[in-house]
Amino acid sequence: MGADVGRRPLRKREYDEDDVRIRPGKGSRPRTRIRPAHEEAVEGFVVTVDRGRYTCLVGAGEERGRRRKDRAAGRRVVVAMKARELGRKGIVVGDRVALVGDVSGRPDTLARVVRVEPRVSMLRRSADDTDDTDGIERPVVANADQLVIVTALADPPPRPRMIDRMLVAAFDADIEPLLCLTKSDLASPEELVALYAPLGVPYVVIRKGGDLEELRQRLKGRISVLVGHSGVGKSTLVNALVPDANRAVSHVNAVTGRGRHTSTSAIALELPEGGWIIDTPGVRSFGLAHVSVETVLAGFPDLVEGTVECPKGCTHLGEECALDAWAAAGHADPARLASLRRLLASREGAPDEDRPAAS
Ligand SMILES: Nc1nc2c(ncn2[C@@H]2O[C@H](COP(=O)(O)OP(=O)(O)OP(=O)(O)O)[C@@H](O)[C@H]2O)c(=O)[nH]1
Ligand SMILES: [Zn+2]
Repeated sequence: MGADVGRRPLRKREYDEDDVRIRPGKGSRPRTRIRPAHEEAVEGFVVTVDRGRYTCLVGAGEERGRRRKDRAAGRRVVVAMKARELGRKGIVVGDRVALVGDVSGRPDTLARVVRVEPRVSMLRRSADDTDDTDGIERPVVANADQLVIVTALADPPPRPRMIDRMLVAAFDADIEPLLCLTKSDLASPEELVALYAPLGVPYVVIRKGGDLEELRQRLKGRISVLVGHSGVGKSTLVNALVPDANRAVSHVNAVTGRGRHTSTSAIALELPEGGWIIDTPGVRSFGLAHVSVETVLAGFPDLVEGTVECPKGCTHLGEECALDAWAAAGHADPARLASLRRLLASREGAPDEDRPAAS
């Protein structure tokens, strides 16, 4: 009876510090003028960010009990700016925000973002990125729970170093990776799958016009970020997953005044079966300068014990590393050690310094 109450899972919002702060205790001073407005705030999901304008979907997934038609009626795209009280706090695609002001979504209206809800994850890029030229926004994404690394099996050939870097980025952001191997009509996935088997990374193999059921199942109800370099078939895939993707993108661009589909900002697209995919055009890499040896090593709990004999500050890449002896003594799988080293090494050098794998 009473136990049921305790078993109710705590919702994230109950941990929200902002909420605690605005709830006045007994005898506290009256609320400031902005508080009532905050209480009337509606929730929005940030779909794209462009030049200080945040395009948000409002009314998504609201009031499950209502009929589908009524639910759809409340859904609208609202463009907002950041309220001054948020200061320098960044707002990125995937954020859940509280909106006040004109939230009607009518043309030429502008709402205000007054709060950013706590994030469950954050995909970051650091200063060693080389591809944020041409005024391209740095697309960091909040709340993603899956990083879909889209790689063609041929034409263009796979670039394992880039895949490794994406895996490290996923690791660092605490986002589950998924290898999405495209163009299976052109080459076999065998070699690439074998390379990633020791890491236990899940994968799907697809081709244009082929069956997407397994991928759809993995995307359903989740927020997945799609990354991959030019030509791997990412647009083809997005269009297959979201039947009206082009329309959705041009609608968002029309609302933000960007006009045509410019393909530079990250954009979240809703999947028909629930969940979101976030396309990141122009993102070919993530800067990894901020990712420590420890962060990468944490993904290899089976190897951690072997590092106790390592010299202080060991990079685990040089001759002084104790992991070789540890693996040689049969304590660890050499393939796992090789994978760890590949990921550690992938952080070095320029992000785009990659050589296509021989195929
Ligand atoms: N053979 C084959 N070709 C494919 C497949 N998927 C996509 N393509 C082709 O590969 C080319 C690139 O596909 P896109 O979907 O434009 O690739 P993208 O990753 O979006 O590339 P950008 O638009 O440059 O970012 C196009 O000519 C597609 O028709 C596939 O499964 N097999
Ligand atoms: Zn070491």
